[in-house]
Amino acid sequence: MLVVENVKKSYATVGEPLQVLRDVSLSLEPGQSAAIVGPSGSGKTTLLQILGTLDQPDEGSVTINGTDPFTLDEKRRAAFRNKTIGFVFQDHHLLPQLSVIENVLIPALATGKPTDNDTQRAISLIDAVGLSERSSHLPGELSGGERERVAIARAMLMRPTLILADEPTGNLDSRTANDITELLLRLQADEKAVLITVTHSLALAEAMGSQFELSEGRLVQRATV
Ligand SMILES: Nc1ncnc2c1ncn2[C@@H]1O[C@H](COP(=O)(O)OP(=O)(O)OP(=O)(O)O)[C@@H](O)[C@H]1O
Repeated sequence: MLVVENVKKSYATVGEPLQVLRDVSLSLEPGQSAAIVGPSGSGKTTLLQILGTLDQPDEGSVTINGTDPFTLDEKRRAAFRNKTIGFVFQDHHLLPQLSVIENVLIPALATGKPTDNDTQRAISLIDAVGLSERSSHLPGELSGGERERVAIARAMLMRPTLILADEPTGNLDSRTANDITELLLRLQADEKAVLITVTHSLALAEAMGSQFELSEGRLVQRATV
């Protein structure tokens, strides 16, 4: 369902172009999870941006549910992204003036007014992440771990087939990080989505079904012990 083939990406610089992704291939089936690790500057964010259809590879292809999003025009690609991909960021990107439930409903707003089904789905996700008592609260009234839970509920709203998480436990203490990891894996398994996390955390990486290291522009699968 996610197939990445021979993706290359470089950035223009004042001198030689900076080759960040030299030849990246990856294939994951529904329900599978993977961690992408690698030193700072190895290209993890660059790869996540491409998988999230936010940035285009120079060469190679990405296929999600049988569609190559880079063959779509920008408007269709944005609609495809909204329907197919859920994003979880380290700093949550919640809108501070909106309540928890309004934040969770943001992906539905992109397609018009949220339907009753969207609202029901948001309520059940907020319950699933353990925040039903805080539904009308603002992000500023929540802890970092609670805000991350809201971000996860929002990412799941449209029943994405691909969830991309960038350091989802980055700012959290280890117990909260474990809770967030379990939550992500539980919701991902319920939806049989593909989950990809980019992380420096060994604990989070080891909780994923497989681990890949970005090294010299290539993804190398780590042996499981
Ligand atoms: N828009 C850009 N223009 C030029 N160079 C860029 C651009 N974006 C990233 N780079 C360079 O590409 C390389 C890979 O960056 P990237 O952010 O993907 O690494 P990363 O593995 O996510 O790093 P970190 O763990 O520090 O977040 C870095 O050397 C970075 O400086």
